[in-house]
Amino acid sequence: MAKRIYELAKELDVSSKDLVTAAEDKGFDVKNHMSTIGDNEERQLRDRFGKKGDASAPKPAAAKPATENKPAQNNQNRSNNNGNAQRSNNGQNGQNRPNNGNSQNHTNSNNQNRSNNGNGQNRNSNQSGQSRPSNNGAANGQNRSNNNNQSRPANTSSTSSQNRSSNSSTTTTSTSQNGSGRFGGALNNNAPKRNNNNGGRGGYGSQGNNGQHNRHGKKGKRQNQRNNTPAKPMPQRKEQPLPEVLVYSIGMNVQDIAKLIHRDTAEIIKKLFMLGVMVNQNQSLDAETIEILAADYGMEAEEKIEVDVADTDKFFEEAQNSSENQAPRPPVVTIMGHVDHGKTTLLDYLRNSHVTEGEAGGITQHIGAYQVKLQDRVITFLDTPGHAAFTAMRARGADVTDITILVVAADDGVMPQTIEAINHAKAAGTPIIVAVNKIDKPGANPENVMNQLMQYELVPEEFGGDTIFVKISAKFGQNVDELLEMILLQADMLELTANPDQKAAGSVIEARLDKGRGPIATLLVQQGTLKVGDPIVVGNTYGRVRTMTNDRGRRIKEALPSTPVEITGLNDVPDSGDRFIVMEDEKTARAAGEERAKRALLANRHRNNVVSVTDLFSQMADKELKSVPVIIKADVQGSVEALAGSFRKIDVDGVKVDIVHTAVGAINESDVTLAEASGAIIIGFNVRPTPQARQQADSDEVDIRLHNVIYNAIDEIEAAMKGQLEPEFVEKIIGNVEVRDLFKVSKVGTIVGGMVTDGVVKRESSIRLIRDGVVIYEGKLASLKRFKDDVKEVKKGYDMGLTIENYNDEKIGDVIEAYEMVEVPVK
Ligand SMILES: Nc1nc2c(ncn2[C@@H]2O[C@H](COP(=O)(O)OP(=O)(O)OP(=O)(O)O)[C@@H](O)[C@H]2O)c(=O)[nH]1
Repeated sequence: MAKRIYELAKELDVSSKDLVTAAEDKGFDVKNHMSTIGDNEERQLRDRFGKKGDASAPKPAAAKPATENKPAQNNQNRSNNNGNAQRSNNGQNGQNRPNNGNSQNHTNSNNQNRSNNGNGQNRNSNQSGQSRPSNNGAANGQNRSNNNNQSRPANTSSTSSQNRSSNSSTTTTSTSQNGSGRFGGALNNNAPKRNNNNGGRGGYGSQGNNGQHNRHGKKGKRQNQRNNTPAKPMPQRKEQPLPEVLVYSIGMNVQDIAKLIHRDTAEIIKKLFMLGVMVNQNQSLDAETIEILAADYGMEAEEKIEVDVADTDKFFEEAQNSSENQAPRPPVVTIMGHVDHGKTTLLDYLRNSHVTEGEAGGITQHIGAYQVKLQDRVITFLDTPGHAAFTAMRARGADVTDITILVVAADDGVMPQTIEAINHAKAAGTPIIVAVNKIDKPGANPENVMNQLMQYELVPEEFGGDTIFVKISAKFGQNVDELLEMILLQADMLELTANPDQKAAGSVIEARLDKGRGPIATLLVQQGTLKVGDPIVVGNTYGRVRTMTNDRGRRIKEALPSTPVEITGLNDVPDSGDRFIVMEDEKTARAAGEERAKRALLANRHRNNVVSVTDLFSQMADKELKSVPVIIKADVQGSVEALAGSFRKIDVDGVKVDIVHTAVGAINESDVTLAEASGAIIIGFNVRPTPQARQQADSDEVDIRLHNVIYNAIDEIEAAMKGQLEPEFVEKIIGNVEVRDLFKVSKVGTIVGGMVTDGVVKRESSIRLIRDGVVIYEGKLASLKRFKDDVKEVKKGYDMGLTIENYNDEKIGDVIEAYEMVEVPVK
């Protein structure tokens, strides 16, 4: 049967390391103490270490639980100790023999101490020849555990002197005993420490007793020696039984394990060493090592499953995947499409025409999402049109959209952002419903739109496909009801359900900081019911839902699945796309939120510092990079994210965008200060600078760019980046010369006589000398002449003379190629 190296090492009483080396010497395929070897290999190794044994025989002691094994060893050690002690004692003092038994010794010591403590006459008893042996026993044995105040000065002082002498005179014996028994070591370590302490504490007693002790001379010493030895098993009393199961977590160190199993760290380190693992007490251990150690002690090992409260993603997934009490929920819809194709007009029309009954005329709040009603059914629209915002949300893990409405203007057809929107929706795996808009317009051609979209696998039902197309006029509301019906039909096919009876989970649509109300977040409930008072973790922040407002500005107490609500009560502003979950209590929510914030900070630092192998070269190139520092300020978090995401994606070789700061709200003086310090451009999206900020920007010459169309902002940054680029140069061949004559002139070198066969040769040209199609030399011209005159250039068809800088080896028939480096504008 295959056996692991460490098991055999244990049987053979050699270190795993030695065994691995021996196995390697023999050419066995072993890597470490965990490697397995076959019977034959085992036999060879046994031979090598001089211990024969049947390789297939059942495992000896190594496999036995340590709890059984260890006491046996201890007993052995103890009796060895005693045996040794006996020998030495016998040599020194025959009368001490009866004290060799452990139990006897303990009893004696305890009794003796009790009587000593009781009468406080240690000194006297020391003086008396009768009590000395037992008193010495007390000094070695129970003194340590009893520590009775009364008896301390006397006992400790005697212990001190006794042990000092015993240490000096019996070190060899103890050491040799310790070699085979760990208790001896422990005792010896302990004893001098205590003595030192006691000696320090009880100066008065010390003196007195030392005096006495000296008076008693060698005999007392010997007795002390003798009595020291049997007391060695003392720490055994400390040793608690090993737990049956070692419940560990990965990364525990020896100290942690020592505490769990009530053993000395030194003992564990030694054991690991014997198993071929060299560690110190603070080093983290992996699961394998901990399991081997546990097996060696005869314990079972079980990894502790830690519940990470900060892992809200896990809770979120669990909540999302719940299959209990499923009830239908409204679909969540995002509208996408090219600029000016009518997204906002459609959203506005829906917002004003299909409001929840009884709430018509209510003031519509801009909270980033709202619900419309058709007959008795509800549809949730995300009020952040555009695929950039949609993808920014998705990038943050928020897959909130069930259905995408692709708006295409019938008078304009498929445009670049239409295609991008299709790709974004496809990447998210959401079904697309096409709204062919502006059909009221005279030039409208819906059929053209349908034909164009077929190239992108959006085939209308009437052409045998499965994409729903609805021809609408968002401006006049034509066929908008039909569009809503189609959305509901699609929703039915998707069988959208959620469990309203569980704790809520969902995503952040938008978030901002309100001066008076603090952080405000629009949340979309995706699972469960969110209630006022719920303890909540939102992204890397937390809180308790203080107030909840719906899209009509009404205060509500509960929000069912697919409902967007604006909440207050968070301790910080989360990011759009962050997930939220409701926790058991506020304390847990706080712990999770704080831990998440801490981890995010660390991850951020790590991201800024880390260099992976794959991007090492680009990181090196980065050092040469120029960058365009940008500060983004926008009206809502969604726009900030969308702009930042788009800026980062701008791909202009050699130059990158450095987003220095982003925030929601007006451009203020601190933004201008930061821009000045970092040389940044401020991009304001749907926001304006405060008068003070504008003034400061003027005096500090800080560039503020204001936009309300996202693509314009991107174009502008792109242009800035191109302006930063170093011009690119490419080689342009301008002409060729055929070498026809050679004149060697001593002071000048070789003068080439030839003819320009095509293009032009210029005095400043770079040249290549080509012989039989092979480049022989590259350099510059030293002179260019026509007849006797120096000229700037010679055109095709003309004879000329030239010399090449630092080159004289031209041959007739060579071709001289003239070229220039030409600047290419950055695309
Ligand atoms: N005739 C007509 N005009 C429309 C229709 N829908 C939108 N428009 C007009 O088209 C223009 C652009 O509409 P928006 O709703 O702002 O377009 P958008 O897609 O939201 O544009 P961005 O927000 O810039 O991406 C506006 O002048 C609208 O009035 C429609 O169905 N018919």
